Amino acid sequence: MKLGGLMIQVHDLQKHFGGFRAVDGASLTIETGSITGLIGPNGAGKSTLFNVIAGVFKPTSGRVMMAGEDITGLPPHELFRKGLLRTFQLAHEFSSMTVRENLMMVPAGQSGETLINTWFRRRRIREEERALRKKADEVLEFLTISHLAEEKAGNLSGGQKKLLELGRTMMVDAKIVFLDEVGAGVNRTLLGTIGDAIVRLNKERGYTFCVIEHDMDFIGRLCDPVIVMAAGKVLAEGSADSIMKNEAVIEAYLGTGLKNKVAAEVAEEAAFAESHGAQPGLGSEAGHGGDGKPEGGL
Ligand SMILES: Nc1ncnc2c1ncn2[C@@H]1O[C@H](COP(=O)(O)OP(=O)(O)OP(=O)(O)O)[C@@H](O)[C@H]1O
Repeated sequence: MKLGGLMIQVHDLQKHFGGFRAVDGASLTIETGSITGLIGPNGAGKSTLFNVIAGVFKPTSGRVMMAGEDITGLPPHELFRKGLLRTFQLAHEFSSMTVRENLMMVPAGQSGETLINTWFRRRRIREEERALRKKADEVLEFLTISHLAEEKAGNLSGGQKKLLELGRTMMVDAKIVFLDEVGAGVNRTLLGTIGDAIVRLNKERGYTFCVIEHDMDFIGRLCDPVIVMAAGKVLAEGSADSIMKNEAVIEAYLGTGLKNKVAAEVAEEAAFAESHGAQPGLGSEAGHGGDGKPEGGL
């Protein structure tokens, strides 16, 4: 669902660590209603870009706009209030609390947070808790993990923790969510469930996503457009198919020496797929390591 309008615009962003330019003049747009993929070789600057957009790092220079408003350098809690959330590579759950409790504690400003309310306004607190519990249970049902409601979050698998992280964004009705390496260490089945949840949140609830992921099957299934970063800059943008065939992208991943070899393999795979009526792609199972990242430095 493309809603039109420009949700996030990044203009000539720079983030330096000492003399090192982790983000070196990146400009890009994340359209409202899109699931935008952000890919690139290790060290390309993807996570740093996310961190600057989400207020974790202040940029060295450049601007970040959200729906026309300058949000450059705003702290994460202010962006959170505006509906912009960034999930981290490692899900930050409270391990000794149940899954439902983890969801219920996301919305800020609950009445039970002040001492005076816990003494004198117990009814209001009880009503709020009932409403939060109902919402948490709806979120769990949407994510097909109702059976985990009473489970301690620390006992969840890596993929289930990623689903919980998505659930936490739903407790505050996020507008735009930045997902960092959602597939890292997650098995194929659960990755499929996470992908389905992302697509449904996008289509049914109007969420905009920007997704960093090394798994090209996942990117190809979910994302349009795909933005490629290399050496702190935006190298290319387009559909997953066009990106996978883009020579500059292949070169950035593999270096010039391997470029011709890979191009020949891609052409061979495409010819084979065409003769067998299948879709060609770089993201074959054989090319991936156990962590979901393609092998050979991709
Ligand atoms: N806090 C920091 N201090 C110094 N250098 C940093 C810092 N954070 C990131 N870098 C450097 O900036 C570069 C970009 O890192 P970043 O994590 O943004 O890349 P990435 O594209 O997300 O990589 P990956 O795919 O491996 O996660 C790397 O060379 C990294 O070492």
